[in-house]
Amino acid sequence: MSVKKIQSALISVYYKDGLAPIIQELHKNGVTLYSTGGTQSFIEELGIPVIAVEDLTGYPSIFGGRVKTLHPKVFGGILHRRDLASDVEVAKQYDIPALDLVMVDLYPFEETVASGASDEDIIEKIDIGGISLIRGGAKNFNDVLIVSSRDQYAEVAAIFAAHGSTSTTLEERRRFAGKAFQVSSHYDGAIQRYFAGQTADLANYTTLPAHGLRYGENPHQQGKFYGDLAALFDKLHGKELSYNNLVDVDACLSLLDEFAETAFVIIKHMNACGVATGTTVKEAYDKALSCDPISAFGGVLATNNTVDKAAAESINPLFCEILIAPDFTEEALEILKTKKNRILLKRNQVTFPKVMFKTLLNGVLEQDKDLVMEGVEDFKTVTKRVPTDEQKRALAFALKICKHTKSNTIILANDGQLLASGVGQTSRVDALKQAIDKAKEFGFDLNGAVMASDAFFPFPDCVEIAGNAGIVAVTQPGGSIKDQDSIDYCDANDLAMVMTGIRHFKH
Ligand SMILES: NC(=O)c1ncn([C@@H]2O[C@H](COP(=O)(O)O)[C@@H](O)[C@H]2O)c1NC=O
Repeated sequence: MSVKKIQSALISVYYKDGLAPIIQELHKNGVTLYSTGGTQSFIEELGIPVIAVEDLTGYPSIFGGRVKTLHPKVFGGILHRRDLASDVEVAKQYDIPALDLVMVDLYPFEETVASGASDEDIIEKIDIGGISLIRGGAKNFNDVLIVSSRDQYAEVAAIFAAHGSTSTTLEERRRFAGKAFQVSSHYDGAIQRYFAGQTADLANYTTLPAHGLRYGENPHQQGKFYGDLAALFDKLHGKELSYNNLVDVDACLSLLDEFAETAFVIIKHMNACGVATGTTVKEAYDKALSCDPISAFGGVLATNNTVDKAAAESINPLFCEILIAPDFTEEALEILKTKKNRILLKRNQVTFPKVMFKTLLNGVLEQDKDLVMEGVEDFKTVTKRVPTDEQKRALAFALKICKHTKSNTIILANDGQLLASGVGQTSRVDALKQAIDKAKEFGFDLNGAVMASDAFFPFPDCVEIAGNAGIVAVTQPGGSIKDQDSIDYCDANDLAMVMTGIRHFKH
């Protein structure tokens, strides 16, 4: 274990907080300090001697600070190999001092973008010298300790304390080099996304903020989320979001976002077990809950309107994991916060990526998200009976839920309320039978209700079973070579059917 004592350091940090103790420690250990403008003033104010980097390079900071450390005397000091005689000779020839520690805190690029600053200001916050110092220090970890963010000060202080001096081992320097390249790749990733006009780079997802989760889908699996949860939600109450919570939150918001009118969605294990629209959040919630109050237990809930006192009083008796809304009144929060663990999230408007990824086999699948949502105007009536306007609205409502439910799926609904669904079944007939059984179980009369199917009917069996249960109108994409058999059954039994031409599989 080769322990190296730091003799000299270059300090150039944007934010100066937390810097003083480490500077004092370096000074106490006789380390020669070099520094840039603002950092130099900070160190001088501590009463500690410091050499201006200008005095080392013989150049002032020029072009508004665009060039201040970019000089062979600085980079030679960092990069020359102390164990290579020819490098040491060249350093001596050009009077280049060895720099054993490089401490940098980069210009806050992401923060500047997030603040809504002008393009000009954002471009000026692309750190050039700092990122080069980081890469230089990291490359020569054999001789140099690179501290690439102010988040790392505490760890450095602990290492110095363990050694009893400002010394490091090769393993420690190598570890910090790894962190440095993580910092630089994250930084460059943010710049790349800014130029691409993207908020997130999913293909390089490890450059996104990482959230450690208690565990993955099960306690014996580790889990992490890469993404900006802080931008998406203000957490008003409750415990930390888990892996399964995040999966259900995504399912919940994806479905909710199909609705422009006041809507309420209840999700269990990625599928909707309650969906309704209403003139108030309370009305939408009450209707959504009545769909399947048993499944709603422990569910993830979301609405697209402010949760007020009346809605909160209705929701409060239900044990639910999460409630998401664009806002909550004070009275509503008072009621809802009485359950200690219930997570209350105030949702901010954030644009979601338009692509999705899935790892499988020895690779990754990428596809566009299913962003097509056909409405009444896209319906092509294929039966003699034309659905009424109310039935058309009910069919459009059912299709929204169908699109976000695991295949094979059948959705039974009326205009503004999910009545029952069959989810994730290996046959569409099974999905329909499941839906009919559930509707009966929760006391819904299916006479006059409508049915949506995620994919075409290969046989007329589904329309026959649905018609016998009281369903009066059906939507499906069409496209089976036996479409006509289903149409004939509908015509013979006075059912209406519309085709959309769009399939919504969800595996
Ligand atoms: N231009 C350069 O040569 C340069 N060298 C270091 N910096 C950055 O300047 C900042 C510190 O500046 P100051 O010490 O003047 O407050 C740090 O964020 C550091 O990453 C530079 N700035 C931008 O590239």
